Amino acid sequence: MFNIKRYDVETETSQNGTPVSTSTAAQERLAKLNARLKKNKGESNNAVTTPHSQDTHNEQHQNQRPEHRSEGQHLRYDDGNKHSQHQHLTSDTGKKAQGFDINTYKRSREQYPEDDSKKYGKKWEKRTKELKDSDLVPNDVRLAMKAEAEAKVNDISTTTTVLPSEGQDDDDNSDNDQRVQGRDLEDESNAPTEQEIDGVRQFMDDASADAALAELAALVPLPTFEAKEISAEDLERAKSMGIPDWLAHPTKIEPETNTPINAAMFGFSERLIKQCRQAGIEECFAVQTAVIPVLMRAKHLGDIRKAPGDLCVSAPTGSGKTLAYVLPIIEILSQRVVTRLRALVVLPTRDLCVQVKETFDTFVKGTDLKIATSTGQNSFAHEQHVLVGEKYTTPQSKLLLGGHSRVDVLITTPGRLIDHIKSTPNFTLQHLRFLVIDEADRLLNQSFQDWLHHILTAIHPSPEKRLLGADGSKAIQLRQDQYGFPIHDAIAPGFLSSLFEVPESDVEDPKVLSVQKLLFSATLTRNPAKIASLQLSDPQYVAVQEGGQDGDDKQKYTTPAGLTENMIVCESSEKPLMVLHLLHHLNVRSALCFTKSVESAHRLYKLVQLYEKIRITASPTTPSAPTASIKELSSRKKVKDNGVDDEDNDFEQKDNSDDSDDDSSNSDDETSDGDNDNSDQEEDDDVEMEHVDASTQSALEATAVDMDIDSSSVAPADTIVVAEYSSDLPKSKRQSILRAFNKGEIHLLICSDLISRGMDLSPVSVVINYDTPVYMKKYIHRVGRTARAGKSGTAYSLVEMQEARHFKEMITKAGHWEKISRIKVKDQEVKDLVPGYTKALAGLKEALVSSARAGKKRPFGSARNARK
Ligand SMILES: Nc1ncnc2c1ncn2[C@@H]1O[C@H](COP(=O)(O)OP(=O)(O)OP(=O)(O)O)[C@@H](O)[C@H]1O
Repeated sequence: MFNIKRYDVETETSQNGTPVSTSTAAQERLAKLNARLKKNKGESNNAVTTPHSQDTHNEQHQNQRPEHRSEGQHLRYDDGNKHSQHQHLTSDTGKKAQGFDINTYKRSREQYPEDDSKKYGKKWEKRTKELKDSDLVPNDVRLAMKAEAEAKVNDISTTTTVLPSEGQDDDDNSDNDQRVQGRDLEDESNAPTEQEIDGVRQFMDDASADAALAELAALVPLPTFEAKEISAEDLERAKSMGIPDWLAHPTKIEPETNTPINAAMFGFSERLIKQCRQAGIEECFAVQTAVIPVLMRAKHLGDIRKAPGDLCVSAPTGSGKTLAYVLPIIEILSQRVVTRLRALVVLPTRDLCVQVKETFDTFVKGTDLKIATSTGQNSFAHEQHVLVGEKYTTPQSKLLLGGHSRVDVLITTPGRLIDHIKSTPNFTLQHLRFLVIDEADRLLNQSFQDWLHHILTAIHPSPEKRLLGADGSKAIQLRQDQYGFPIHDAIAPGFLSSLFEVPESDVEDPKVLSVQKLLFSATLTRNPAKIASLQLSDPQYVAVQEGGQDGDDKQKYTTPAGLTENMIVCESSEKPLMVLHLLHHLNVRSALCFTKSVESAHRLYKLVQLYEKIRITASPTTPSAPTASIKELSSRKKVKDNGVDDEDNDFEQKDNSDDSDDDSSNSDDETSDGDNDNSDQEEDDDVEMEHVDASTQSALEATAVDMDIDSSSVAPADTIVVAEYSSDLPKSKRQSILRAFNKGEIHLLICSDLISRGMDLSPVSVVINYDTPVYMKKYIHRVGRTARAGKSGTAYSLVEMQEARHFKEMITKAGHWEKISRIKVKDQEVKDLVPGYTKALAGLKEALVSSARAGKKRPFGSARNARK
C-alpha cells in the first residue's frame, strides 16, 4: 500500500563497517507475508510494504535513471510536482490498502535482468534487516505502517480467511482457510498462516504502541507555562532593534516551578531516574521542567523530514541549566546502536569542559555512550586517537564519506574544535543530533577563528566544499557498488543532500538536518546580528524569570532567589582591609574574591598571605595590636567631588600600570582559556584526555609552603587559608586548588574572571567583588557563583568612591538597585586589623621593588614565568 521511499543512507554500520544486526521481527514477518502473497496472483495488489522493502531500492534506481522510471511513481523528478506521500499515509487508514502500485513495482523489477533483480532483492532484504526502527522510522511512518497492516488484516479477513477472535476455536474457521473470494488457492501453502496473521497483529500492536508513546510524549503538557505578555510598545521597540518575534516573546517559567522527576512527566527511563535519585536529584528545577519535555518530544536520533526546533534558554546562574541538556541528551542518545558523534557541547573554557564532562559521567552510567573532552590540554595526536582512532587518522587512512567516531558526545572549546574540523581526517559533524552552546553570549562575543562559521559549515557543507577531505585537498573516496551507485558509508541524510544531487522523493522532501541547536546562558544576548549568525531553525525562547520582571535588561538579568547582595563603599586603599574585615570579623569562609586582572589577584593573594603570616607569627590566636588608623591609611587619598582621584594609591596605581602594558593574557575575562594558541600541550601530554589529574597536592600545604610556615607543624585553627586561581597556573595546580576549595580546605580563593562564569563550586557561600565589574553581565555571573541550586549566599561588592555613581546606574538600569544593601564599615570596626595590614603592605611593596630591580614583572615570580 504505502510506497514509502527512503534512500538507504542511514543504515547503521558497526565500527568495522559490517552491518549491525537489529531486531526487525515485524518487518521480517511482513516481508514473509508479502512473499507469500506475491505468489498469489489474485492478491498481489495488496502486498504489504515497509519503508525499507525491496521496491524502495528499485525506485531509488529509477529515480536516478530516468529512462527506467515507471509510470505511477510519485516523484518530483518526473513531473516537477511534489506529491505528498504523507497525505497518502494519513488518509483512509481503515480502508483497503491504497497507494501501492504493484504494476509499477512489477514493471520496475522487469527493467532489470532477472539475476540482477535477485541480487538486488537479496541485498535489500539484507539491508532491511539492518534497519533499526527506533532510529529511523518517524512516527507518522509508523502510523502509516500500522494503517497498512490494519488494511492488510481487514483484507485478509474478508477475502482470505476469517481471523479467529480471541478464545474462538481455530477449527471454526477451517472452511474459510481454503478460499479467496470464492476461488480456491492455487497453492495451499500460499495462504497466510495464522502465525503470520498473528505476526501482522503483533506488528500492528507494536506500531500502535510506539505511535501512542510518541504521541503521548508530544502531548505531555509543559508545566505552568505562560506566554510572556509583551506590551505593544515593547514589541515595537524590539522590532525596531531587529529583535525577532520569537526572541521578543519568551516562553516564561517562574523560578520556583520545580517538578518531581518521574517517567510520565519527562519520559525518562528507569535507569536515568535511578541515576538522578543517586545523585540526590528528586525534582527538576524550573529550567529543567521547561526544557526537558521540549527536548524529549523529539526523541528520534534523526528525522530527515522535519527538523527539531532550536532552543534558546535564559535562566539564572546556578539554576541547573547543565542538567537541562545533559539528561535529555543522554536519554535520547542511549538508544543509538553505533557510536557516532551525535552531541557537541561547546564551552568557553577548559575548566567548564571538565565540569560538564563530570556531569555527563555521573548520569551516563549504565549506558555505553562515550563522552570525551577536547580542550588542547593533551597533544593533538592523542586527541585524534581518542576521537577518531589512530587507524582512521594516519596520512594513509581512507577518508570515509560517513567519517568515523569513537565518541558519542564531545565537550570542547571552540579553538580546539576548529583544529579537529580542519586537521583530523574522518572527524565529522554530519551526524550531530545536538549542538549545545553553553555560556552562549560569551561564546558569541568571541569571533576567534570564526568558530561558529566552521561548525555550521561542518554540519552542512556548502557545495564547493563537497567531497573535500578534512584538509581540504584530498577528495573523499566515494565507494560505489557494481551499478555505480554510492555506497552509503553511513553518511547522514542532510549531509548527503548537500554533497550530491540526490533526487528528492515526496516523503523525504526536503531533507533537513536533524541537528538541534541549544543555547544556554544566564544572560542571553538579544543582539539580532549575533542571533542571526547561529542560523537557528524554528527557534523557541525559554526564559526562567520572575513574573514581575519586564523590560530589556530586567528580562536578561535574573539573580538567584537565595542571594543577598551588599555593597561597601570605600577608598581604593581600604579594599584589602575590607577583605580582611570580612574574613576576620564577619567570619567569611568559602569565599571567592574576584579581581579585575591576574596581576591584581596575585597581589591581593600575596598581601593576604603576608597578613596571615604576620598575624600568626605575632599571635597564633588573636589579630595583632593596632599601630595605625584606617584614616591614616586613606588620608593620602583625596577624592574630588566629581569622583576623580587626584592622587592614586600605590598598590592600585602599580596594578593599573602593569595592566596597561601587559598582554591580554593578564586578564582572564572573556578569553577562551587555552584557545588562543594552538599549542598541543602544557605539561600533561601523557595524561588521558578524560583523566583528571590524580595527584592532588593539598592547597593548605601549598599555601603553608608559600607562607614559609612549616607544613609539618600544625597551623593555628584560625589560620585563613588563601589561594589564587588564574590562567597563569598550570592545569594540575588549578585542579588541585579547586578540589581543595570544594573540600573546604581553602577559605578564600582570589581569582580572575576565569571562573566567574559557569563554574559550579558547591561550597561558595560568599562572593567578594574586590574590583567591581563595569558591566552588569559580569556582575550577574560573578555573584552567581553563590546561592546556587536553591541555596542561600551573600555577595559583597567593594565599590570605590569614584565608581559608586556608575555602579548605582548600572544596577538601577537592571532594575536591581533595591536588592542591594549598603554596608558602612566604621574605622573602629577595623582598627585591630590595621597594624598587620600596614606591615603586610610594606612587605608587598618591598617585594615589588626587589622584583622590579631583578627585572621580574611580577613579585614572587609567577607560575607562567616559572614554567618558562
Ligand atoms: N534538579 C536538581 N536538583 C538538585 N540539584 C540540582 C538540580 N539541577 C542542578 N542541580 C545542581 O545545581 C547546581 C547548579 O547547576 P548548574 O551548574 O547547571 O547551573 P547553571 O544554571 O548552569 O549555572 P551558571 O549559569 O552559573 O552556569 C549544580 O551543583 C547542580 O548539580
